[in-house]
Amino acid sequence: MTFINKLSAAWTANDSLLCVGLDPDMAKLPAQFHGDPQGIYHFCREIIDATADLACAFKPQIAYFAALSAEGQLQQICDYARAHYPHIPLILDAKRGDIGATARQYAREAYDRYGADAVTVNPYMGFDSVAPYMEWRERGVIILCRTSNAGGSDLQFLDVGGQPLYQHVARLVSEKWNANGQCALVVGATFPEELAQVRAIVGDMPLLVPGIGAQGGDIAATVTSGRTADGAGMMINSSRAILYAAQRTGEDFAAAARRVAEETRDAINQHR
Ligand SMILES: O=c1ccn([C@@H]2O[C@H](COP(=O)(O)O)[C@@H](O)[C@H]2O)c(=O)[nH]1
Repeated sequence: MTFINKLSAAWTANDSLLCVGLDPDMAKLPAQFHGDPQGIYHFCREIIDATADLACAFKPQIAYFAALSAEGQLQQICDYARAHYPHIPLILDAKRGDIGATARQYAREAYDRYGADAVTVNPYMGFDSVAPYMEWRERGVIILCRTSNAGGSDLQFLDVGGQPLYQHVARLVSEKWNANGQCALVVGATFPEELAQVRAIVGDMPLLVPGIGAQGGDIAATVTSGRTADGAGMMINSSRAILYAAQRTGEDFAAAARRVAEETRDAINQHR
């Protein structure tokens, strides 16, 4: 099944546009995982089990694993998610970008090693740096467009022939690069006006939208700016606000993660 078909089915099956981010930070993990050599895997596995019926995607961010030399645990987490929840798309957030020969190795890592349905990619090095990912014809390529951080404006707002660079990227991807029909774009929830601009350019192309929760993006503005006519079209990501919800309340971490994921899913659905 293609990435886009799997995503559409997950939107419907779980009535959800929520993407649960997996960003395990040792300093924030509950105490029971600290002495456990498999602690990251066990933590993420419980988060996956607690939220799988509420999510349209899972998004591990590779840096959180690589920084701890925990790529093996990331692999186990991906294997677990694919085995137990094969209908939920798995997005590897890696933001790769390199020359074609190296890009092909990054694609092998994302799609073959981790079995990801999609991977995030930086478009800055041009089409020949993105094309190798499209050799995996059914997998998704999620291209940075208008990122959620304030500093994204430093480059993404530069004028390119009368339009900001992020709009040029949106047009390039939707009109030229999306030959397989498996591309999506990253657009931050922290910039709803730009989200609406991108939606107007790309039609129904899915958008990965980080920036609600810990980054403070407004859910109502995000959904009304980025939804498609059928009330879908987005994977709205929240990581820290779900993973570490118990830090604010003292609840069991998995129960707190589930509660916040459900509240977030429902808040998103109010505006679809
Ligand atoms: O523009 C972007 C692109 C990716 N991210 C990633 O999303 C999550 C956000 O985590 P929160 O804890 O919900 O803030 C994280 O993995 C980022 O690397 C992004 O924030 N903005």
